[in-house]
Amino acid sequence: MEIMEEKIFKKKYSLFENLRYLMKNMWNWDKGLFGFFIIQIPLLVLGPLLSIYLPKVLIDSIVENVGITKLLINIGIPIIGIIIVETMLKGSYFKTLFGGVIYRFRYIQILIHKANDTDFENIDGSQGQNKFMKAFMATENNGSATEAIIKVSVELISNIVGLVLYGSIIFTIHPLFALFIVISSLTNYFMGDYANKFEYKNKSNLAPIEKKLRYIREKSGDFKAAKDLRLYNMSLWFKEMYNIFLYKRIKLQKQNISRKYLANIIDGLLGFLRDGIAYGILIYSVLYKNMSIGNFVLYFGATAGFSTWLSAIVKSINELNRVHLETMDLREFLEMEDKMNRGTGVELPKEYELPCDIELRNVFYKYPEAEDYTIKNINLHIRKGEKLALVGINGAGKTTLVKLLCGLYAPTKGEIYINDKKSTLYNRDEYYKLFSVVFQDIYLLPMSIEENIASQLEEDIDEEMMDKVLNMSGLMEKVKSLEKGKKTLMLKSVYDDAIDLSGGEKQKLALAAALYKDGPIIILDEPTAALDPIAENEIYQKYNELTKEKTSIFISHRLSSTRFCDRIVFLKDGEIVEEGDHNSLMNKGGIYKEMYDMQAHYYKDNIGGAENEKRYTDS
Ligand SMILES: Nc1ncnc2c1ncn2[C@@H]1O[C@H](COP(=O)(O)OP(=O)(O)OP(=O)(O)O)[C@@H](O)[C@H]1O
Repeated sequence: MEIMEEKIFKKKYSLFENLRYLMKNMWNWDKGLFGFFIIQIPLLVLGPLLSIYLPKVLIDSIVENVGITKLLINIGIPIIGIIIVETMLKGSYFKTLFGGVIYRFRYIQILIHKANDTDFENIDGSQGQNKFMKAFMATENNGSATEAIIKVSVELISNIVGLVLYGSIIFTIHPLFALFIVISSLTNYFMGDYANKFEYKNKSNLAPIEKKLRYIREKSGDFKAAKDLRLYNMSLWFKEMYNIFLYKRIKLQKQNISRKYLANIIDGLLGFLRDGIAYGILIYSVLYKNMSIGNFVLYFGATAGFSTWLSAIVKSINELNRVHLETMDLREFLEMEDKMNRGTGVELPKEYELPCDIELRNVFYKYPEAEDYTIKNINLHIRKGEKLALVGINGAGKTTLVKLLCGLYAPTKGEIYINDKKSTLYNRDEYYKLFSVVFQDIYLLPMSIEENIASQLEEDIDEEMMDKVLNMSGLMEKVKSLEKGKKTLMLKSVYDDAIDLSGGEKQKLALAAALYKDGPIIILDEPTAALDPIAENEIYQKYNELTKEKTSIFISHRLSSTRFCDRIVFLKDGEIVEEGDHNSLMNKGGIYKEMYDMQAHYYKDNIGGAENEKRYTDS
C-alpha cells in the first residue's frame, strides 16, 4: 500500500494550541455560542449526580420512615433539580447545535476565500489540491473538527468534573480499585490514540482517492461532459473507475475501522472487569460490613456512573485528538504562506511611463512536483509597446512563461523586471492589474454577460466602455441577437433562463474581458483558436487597435498570424531557440522556417487556402 510521507508526529501546533485557536475563534465570532457551550458543563455533571442521589434519598426516607411530607420534600428537591437541568440542557443543546453549524460554515467561508486568494502556485498541482481536500474534511459535516470541537470539549470537561465527583464517592470503596481504574483507562486511551493516529496517517492516502471519486461524481452530473461520455462510450469507464476507487476507499476505511474495533473491544473487556470488581466489593460490604441499602444504591450508581464517565473521558480525549489532527490540516492550508508580495509594493507605472517595458533575466521555472525545469534560462527584453509573438510546439512552455510573467508563478531562479523594477517589489494584487490576459481555458461565472466581462456588478459597469469592447471583440452581434442583450445570464447549469455560448463566442467574451480590464500589458494565448475565419481575420485586422499603446504578447500555433508582430520568439523545451522578425527567421532557415513552410504547404495544397492565408496576414 502506498503511504505518503507524512510527518504527523512532528507537530506544528500542540493539541492545546489548536484548542485555543478554535476556542478563541468561537469567542471572537459568537460570544453567545461560547456562553451556551460553557453553561452545558455544570448541567451535564449535575443531571447524573441528582439521578444517583434520588434513589438513595428515596430508600433512606422509606427505611427511616420519615413520613410522607418529608419524603415528598426529600425526593421533590432532586426531581425538580433534574427537570430544571434537563430543560436548560435541551435548550442550550439546540442553541449550540445551530450555532455550531454556523461556526463551521465560517471556516468554510475562510477556506473558500483562502483557496481563491492564496498564491496560485499554492493550489496549483496535486499537493496543493490534496492539502485543500484535507482541510475541507475538517469542515465537511457535523462530526468534523470545526463543529465537533464544541461537543467534544463540553463532554470532556464535564466528564472530568463528573469523574472527580464520582471518584471521590467511590474512592472510599477501595484504594487498589482506584489504581486498577487508572491503569485500565490509560490502556483504553493509548488504544484509541493509536487508532486515531492510524486514521490520520491514512488520510493522506484517502485524500487523492476522495478527489478522484468527487471528480467522477461531479462529471457524471455535468451536462458539458455528457456528450463526450456518450459518444466515446465512457460511461462504462466511469463506472469501473468509480468502483476501483470506491474499493480502494473501502479498503482504507476497513483498516481504520479494524483498529477502532480493537480499541472498542479492549475498552469493553476492561469495563466489564472494572464493574465486576466494584459490584463484588459492594455486595461484600452490604453482606459483611453493614453498608446501608441507601448507600449501596448510591455507590452502585456511582460505580456505574464512574465507568460511564471514564469511558466517555477516554472517548472524548481520543475525539479531541482527532479534532486536533483535523485542525492541523485546516491550519496547514489556511496558514500556507504566500511567496508573492502581499504588503506595500512599489508604485505601478504612471500613465506617462506606459506602455511597459518587460525584461526577463535568467529566468528558470520548475513546477513544484516536477523533476526538470519547464522554463530554462530565459533572457528576453520586450520593449515598450512592442508586439511580441511567442511560438513553439505543444508543451514548449509558452503558457508557463506567461503565467510567470503575470505573477501567477514566481521564477524558481532569475528575475522579471517591469519598467526596471523587479516584479517581486510590486504588491501581488497591484501587479495583476498590469495584465490583461486571455488564457486558453476560459472560465465563466454564473452572472450576466457584461458582469463576466467587467468582473464587476452591474451598477459599477462603464456601459460606454462595455459597448466598445463588445464591438472590438466581435461579440456585439451575438449580444444584440439576445432578448436581454448584455444582461443575459450565463451558465444554464445554474440559471434556467441562462444561455451557453459557443467555443468561439466564449473566446470573444474572454477577449472583451481583457480589453475591458485595459491593463497596459496584453497577453493573448491562442485567442483565435476557436474563431471562424471571418472572426479571426477581424481580430488580426484589429490587432494594432487592440494593442494600441500597450506592450503585447501573442501566442499562436498559426505562424502566419504572427507576422503582424514586431518580433517572433520561438520556444523549444523551455528555451528560446530562435528570435527575430518573420523575414529574418525565414532567411535563417531554422525550425521556424521549417514549421512555417509545413503550414504554408498545407494551405497551398488546399483550394483557396493560400488566398485566404494571404488575406489574413497581409492585412
Ligand atoms: N501545473 C503543472 N504542473 C506540472 N507540470 C505542468 C503544469 N502545467 C504545465 N505543465 C507542464 O509544463 C510543460 C509546458 O506546458 P505549457 O502549458 O507551458 O506549454 P505550452 O507551450 O503553452 O503548450 P501548448 O502549445 O500545448 O499550449 C508541459 O510539459 C506541461 O505538461
